[in-house]
Amino acid sequence: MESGFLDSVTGNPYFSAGFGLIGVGAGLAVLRQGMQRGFDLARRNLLVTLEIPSRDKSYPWFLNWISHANVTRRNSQQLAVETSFRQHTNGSITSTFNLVPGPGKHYFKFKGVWLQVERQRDGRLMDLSTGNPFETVTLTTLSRDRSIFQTLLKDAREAALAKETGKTVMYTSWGSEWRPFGLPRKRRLLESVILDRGIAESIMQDVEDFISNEAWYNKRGIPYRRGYLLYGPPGSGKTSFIQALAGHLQYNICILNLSERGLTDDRLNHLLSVAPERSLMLLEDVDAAFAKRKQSDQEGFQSMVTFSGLLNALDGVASSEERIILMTTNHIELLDQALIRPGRVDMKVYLGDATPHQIRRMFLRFYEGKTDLADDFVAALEGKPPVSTAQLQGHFVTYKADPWAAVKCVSQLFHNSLGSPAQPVTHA
Ligand SMILES: Nc1ncnc2c1ncn2[C@@H]1O[C@H](COP(=O)(O)OP(=O)(O)OP(=O)(O)O)[C@@H](O)[C@H]1O
Repeated sequence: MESGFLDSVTGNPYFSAGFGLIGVGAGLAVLRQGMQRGFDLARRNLLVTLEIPSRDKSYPWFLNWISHANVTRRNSQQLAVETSFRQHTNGSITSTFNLVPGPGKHYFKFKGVWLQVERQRDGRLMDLSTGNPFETVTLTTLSRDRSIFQTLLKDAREAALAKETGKTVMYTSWGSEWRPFGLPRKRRLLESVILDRGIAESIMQDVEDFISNEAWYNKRGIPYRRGYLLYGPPGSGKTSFIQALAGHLQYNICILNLSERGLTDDRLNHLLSVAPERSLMLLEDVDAAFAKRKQSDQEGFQSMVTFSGLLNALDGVASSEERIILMTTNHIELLDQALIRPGRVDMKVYLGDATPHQIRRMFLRFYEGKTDLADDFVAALEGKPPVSTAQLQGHFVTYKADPWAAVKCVSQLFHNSLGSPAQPVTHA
């Protein structure tokens, strides 16, 4: 009975064809699985990958490096743009566009080795501090060439650091972290900021003394931080001096804007404790932050930093790292005494309108060797209303090629402040 059934099944052409097809299908599936395994095995043994997540420090270095590598110029069809801004000392801003490989796969050759670079965006995970999606760049190459990754990352780091050498990096807060703002700026020379006799030297000496005495502070359990307040009328060189100081010390600058939308006490505290090494913390116009606060409700002002939050953050309970804090204000009289007591502000320096000493030095900086004219210029300003060093700079820029005109038209300094434009003059 059983053999009868088998005979009828095997003898049936439809059944045999069906079994045949199943056999072929199964065979193909096994083959495909085998090939896939073989391929995976080969990939595991022959290829090596390196992941660079967007949270890692080397990520911007790599993107910057690759924007200058051939991959973006020749081999890639899918590009993305990374725009950076640069603010010049005269306040103007220029932008630079770097073309980097867009999401997807790209191939390039580095030191004779072929590499695949794949940029992937994680559509679901967001970096909460920036609002950008997380990204990963994956580099793949043959296993035997794995050492190329080290070389490439070193190259990328060196290229990034070379851009910063001799420059000052300005950081701004970005969510809960610090990010460079624009390209590193050329260092401002200390000699280019002309303060009254001895002022620059005394600040410099104090800061240098502080920097070289970490062990002294630690031994005595004193928080290792120092606060400076530069105050005085607008255009007296407060910000410029801080930039020059950073350049001289080879430090970078973190600009903390207390009025920033969404800034809270916690975030402020965190930002102060995670500031990049070798950086000066700059709080500009500290008086304005809390004065604005009062008008804020109707104007949608959204910083939520409280005054006590600021004091706590300055005291840096969480941090024993070196912290140099510089504040500027045009109105010291508006500052709460608690903010500027010793320990929070250890040195208060007044930068006022230009003194005869500064006027003379500014003149000679613009017109080298013209000592007699410098004296004439100082004399011409005697008994006149005070002028700021920024006003003087503007005047000398107007008459940059003509020191005689700068002296002759000294009265333009006062007309300018009333709004009439300075007129270049010709002289015999
Ligand atoms: N003492 C100075 N020496 C050289 N340049 C100066 C000096 N003071 C001001 N300047 C020039 O004037 C411009 C404005 O200066 P800066 O921003 O440093 O002034 P400030 O005191 O910080 O002003 P504000 O209080 O309005 O922020 C800059 O371009 C700077 O080069």
